Amino acid sequence: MSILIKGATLPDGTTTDVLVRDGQIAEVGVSTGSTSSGEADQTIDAGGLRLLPGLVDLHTHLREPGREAAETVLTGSRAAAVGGYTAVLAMANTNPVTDTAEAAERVFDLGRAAGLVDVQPVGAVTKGLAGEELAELGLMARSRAKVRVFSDDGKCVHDPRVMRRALEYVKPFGGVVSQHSQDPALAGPTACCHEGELSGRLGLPGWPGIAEEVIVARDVMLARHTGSRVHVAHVSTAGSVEVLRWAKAQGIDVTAEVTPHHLLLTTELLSGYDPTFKVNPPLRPDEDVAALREALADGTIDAVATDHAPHARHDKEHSFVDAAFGMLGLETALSVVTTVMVEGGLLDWAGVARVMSANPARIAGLEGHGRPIAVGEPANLTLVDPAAQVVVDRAASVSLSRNNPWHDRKLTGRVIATLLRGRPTVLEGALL
Ligand SMILES: NC(=O)N[C@@H](CC(=O)O)C(=O)O
Ligand SMILES: [Zn+2]
Ligand SMILES: [Zn+2]
Repeated sequence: MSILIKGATLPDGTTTDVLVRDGQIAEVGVSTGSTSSGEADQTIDAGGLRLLPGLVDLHTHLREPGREAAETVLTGSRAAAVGGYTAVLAMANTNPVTDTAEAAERVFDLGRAAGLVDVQPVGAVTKGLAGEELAELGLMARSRAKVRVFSDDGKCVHDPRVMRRALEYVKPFGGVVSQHSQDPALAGPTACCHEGELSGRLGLPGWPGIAEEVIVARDVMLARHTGSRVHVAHVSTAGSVEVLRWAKAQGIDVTAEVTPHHLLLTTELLSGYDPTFKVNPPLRPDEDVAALREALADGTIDAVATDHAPHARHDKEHSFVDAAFGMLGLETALSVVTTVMVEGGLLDWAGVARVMSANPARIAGLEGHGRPIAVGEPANLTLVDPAAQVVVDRAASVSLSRNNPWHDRKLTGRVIATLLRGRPTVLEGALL
């Protein structure tokens, strides 16, 4: 099977034809109207569109097993494909937790059966996410699922001794610990929004940026001490950015991600007490948002990761204090990044390819993803209309959940097509 992508603009700005055959990129720069186009089984007119390497999400919650009313591997894979993703890292906080080789292989197999994106399981750092005993890190790494990213996400690996051991353990096989940085003692058990002037006014228990920053600071020192690799999940404060900038300048092996929502949404949205905007870490004030954008632009933050966190109505439709933390993100991430970073003049398209594909693939050690658009590479590709204006409609989502903070928002940029190893999963913006 062959597809000719005609007249696409690559991340570097070159406009060319790209011929995809048997799952690979067969030709780049095929001259328009050449015989190759006649030979292709299918042609996609990509005039005015950007062709990117398939997007890679370092942080997705797929909810299967355990909370299939919120999302399954199949429905989450659909949302990922629509969002332009060809690979997603599935977080371990399912029920049961992904803390064994068997559990990791099960998620991996469900992903392959769905066949829309490569679902790469994240392994838990500790058994049952309890923060005490290390999970079967080595067995998960050696399993068919080849787990490389480990995280207790949803919970912080709080005990420094456990964190140190985990870092030492994953080092020999090139693993990485993705940390949900939140000191439980500083955040407090009831905190549900950013601690600041607004939390006081709304009467909501807040949690301060420092609860994140002390863990980021501790972990970069543990990374230095162990010579191992730490990844900071969903960075949300200017203080964390400062620590990361310092750590990178020292040559410490640390990487970091920011979510689309922390790049655009702020605390002000909580004034209506709508639990759709309740998320962990919480939405922060303008100053933090500005620091996160700048850090993503200058490389202090390596990647955009969605933290797609679907929740069923019975978990989300409660009073603000009682509702579950988390919001959808897979289907809208590219549009948010286009709006904030490209329209905002902070990143060009080569930059978008870097933070949404190349860097996340490298951090996760994923082969065949995040590669340059070049002959011989696997044809994991995303075609984007950079000028499309979209109004997000939560009813149109292919996710099982409706906790969509982008509902009714006008954004720029839209995914037109996604190809997984040369096979379209999305065409003309719709799932195949
Ligand atoms: N982000 C969230 O608010 N919630 C996540 C957990 C997490 O990422 O910490 C979830 O699993 O629902
Ligand atoms: Zn988290
Ligand atoms: Zn998460």
